[in-house]
Amino acid sequence: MYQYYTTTLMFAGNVRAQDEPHFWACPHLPADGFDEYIKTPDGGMRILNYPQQEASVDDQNGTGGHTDFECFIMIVNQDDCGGLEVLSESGSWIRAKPVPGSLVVNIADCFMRQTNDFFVSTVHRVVNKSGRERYSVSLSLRLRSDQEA
Ligand SMILES: O=C(O)CCC(=O)C(=O)O
Ligand SMILES: [Fe+2]
Repeated sequence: MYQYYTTTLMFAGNVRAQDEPHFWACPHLPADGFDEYIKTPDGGMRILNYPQQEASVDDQNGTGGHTDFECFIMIVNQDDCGGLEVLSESGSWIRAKPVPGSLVVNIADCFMRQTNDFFVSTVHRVVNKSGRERYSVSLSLRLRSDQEA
């Protein structure tokens, strides 16, 4: 598990200007503008279990609508249950269907602040409608705690 965490964290930290120019590039920031902030990648990993949901969607959400706090969150692994939903600008929930071998990268609040709202943190939730237990692993990449945003 530790190796899995370390590998994923290094991968998250390496999503930098030279690797993913479109992801990091903001018109008002230099291409290497984030290097100092993620020089020593820091992150937390959660292994999440969503029990089989018996009640209605409104009565029992797996995880209610929220934004994440950190830089960005990678849903490293979600099983084939589905359930992750993202709130659209018009206020409807869009399903983020699990695609085998893919990652979901979710913009979080610190990254929104750091890019002066160029990237917007996404409201998302999990509603487990699969009739089974759901598992996911999420990793949050944080900005260095000794750097001011
Ligand atoms: O379980 C998921 O797919 C989402 C997890 C999540 O939103 C989080 O860890 O903040
Ligand atoms: Fe989240």
